[in-house]
Amino acid sequence: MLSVAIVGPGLVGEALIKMIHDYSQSLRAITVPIQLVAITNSRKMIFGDSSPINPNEWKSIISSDKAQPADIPAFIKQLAQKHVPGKTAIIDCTSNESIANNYLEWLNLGFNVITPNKKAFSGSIDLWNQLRAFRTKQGAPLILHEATVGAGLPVLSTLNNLVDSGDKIIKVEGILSGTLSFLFCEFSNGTLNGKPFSEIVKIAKANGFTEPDPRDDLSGLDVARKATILARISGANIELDQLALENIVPEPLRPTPTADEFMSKLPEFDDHFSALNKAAYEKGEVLRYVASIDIENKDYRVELKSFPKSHPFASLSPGDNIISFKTKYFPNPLTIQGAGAGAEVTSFGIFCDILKTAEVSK
Ligand SMILES: NC(=O)C1=CN([C@@H]2O[C@H](COP(=O)(O)OP(=O)(O)OC[C@H]3O[C@@H](n4cnc5c(N)ncnc54)[C@H](OP(=O)(O)O)[C@@H]3O)[C@@H](O)[C@H]2O)C=CC1
Ligand SMILES: N[C@@H](CC=O)C(=O)O
Ligand code: NA
Repeated sequence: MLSVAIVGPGLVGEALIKMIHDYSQSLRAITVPIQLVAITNSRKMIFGDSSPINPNEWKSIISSDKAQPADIPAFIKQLAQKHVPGKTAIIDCTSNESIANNYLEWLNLGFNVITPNKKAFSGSIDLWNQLRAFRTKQGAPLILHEATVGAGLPVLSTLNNLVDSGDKIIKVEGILSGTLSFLFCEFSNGTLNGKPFSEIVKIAKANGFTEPDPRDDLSGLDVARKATILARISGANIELDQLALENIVPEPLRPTPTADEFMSKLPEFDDHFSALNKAAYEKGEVLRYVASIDIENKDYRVELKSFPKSHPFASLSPGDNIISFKTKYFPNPLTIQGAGAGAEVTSFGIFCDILKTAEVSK
């Protein structure tokens, strides 16, 4: 039985709770059982007592007087008192850096750690190396983060398999942001008659594609974080700031203090984005925000480029990611494509990591 504790039952975390519930009704759950034992958001935390938390009731419990004030050290302490760490997975569904800074401590206590949060893996190379070392320690807990790149698409498991099998990664490239894929596929879909850019950003947010703060998407930082993770797994020990990053947020909008103010000022820049779109259109091309991780030539960049309509990036469906690995084994690149953001596909990626952990800790 794997016990699961969720930190951050937001958009993705809530979809994950539903998935755990759906799984508990399946036949597979009889041989590989998973139970939900604790949840904390930034305000309150709850624990299952003698029985697991009923995934249909967590919202009413967390807003009842059964909930305790949220406190991460106390959350971990109670978890360790009630459950065997090696048979427990802590799932960080926040985008919070200070939560991510706890992973080493949690792993050292013996807990498995699973997360879609990119902050730790794109943080300092020193932290990356310490976290990565758990992969090769005999009997160590697992640290899995498939959903940090390409949401539920099997991107990291594929790349890890290539690296583990002795393949040599030459170049990784693709469209790594669901939000920017949605924006530019909708916006530059071969016509000039689409919605204004700011309207499409609002729809991407409503679809659950954006980061909690959409400025992280539009600045290119979220893509740069994913590219850093891909580069590091591919063998390049780079820091985030070693990537050339093109920030597409117009200069005057950058100092905007809050995400809400940013969203309300964005329509003032619709003409700026229309002009970029028109310039590409007049060349018979479309805009796409792409990552290129050239391991062989040590060149790492994330940028807005235009592509002819015959290019595979041009025919992508809005919101999809596409990632190709050019390697010694795959000189004709191995390519993965599909939905790259959204609560369900992301929680699917997390759930696959939970299942792997449940199999190992059986
Ligand atoms: N949306 C997508 O398609 C994808 C998202 N991701 C990643 O998934 C993660 C979650 O995103 P999303 O669900 O949209 O985020 P949300 O903002 O919807 O949810 C964040 C959750 O984290 C909680 N939280 C924040 N700070 C703390 C804290 N200090 N202690 C405990 N809980 C805290 C929030 O609680 P409260 O309500 O109390 O503030 C909330 O429950 C992010 O890291 C994102 O990058 C990855 C791949 C795809
Ligand atoms: N905001 C991100 C969500 C997944 O990481 C994206 O748009 O790709
Ligand atoms: Na993935």
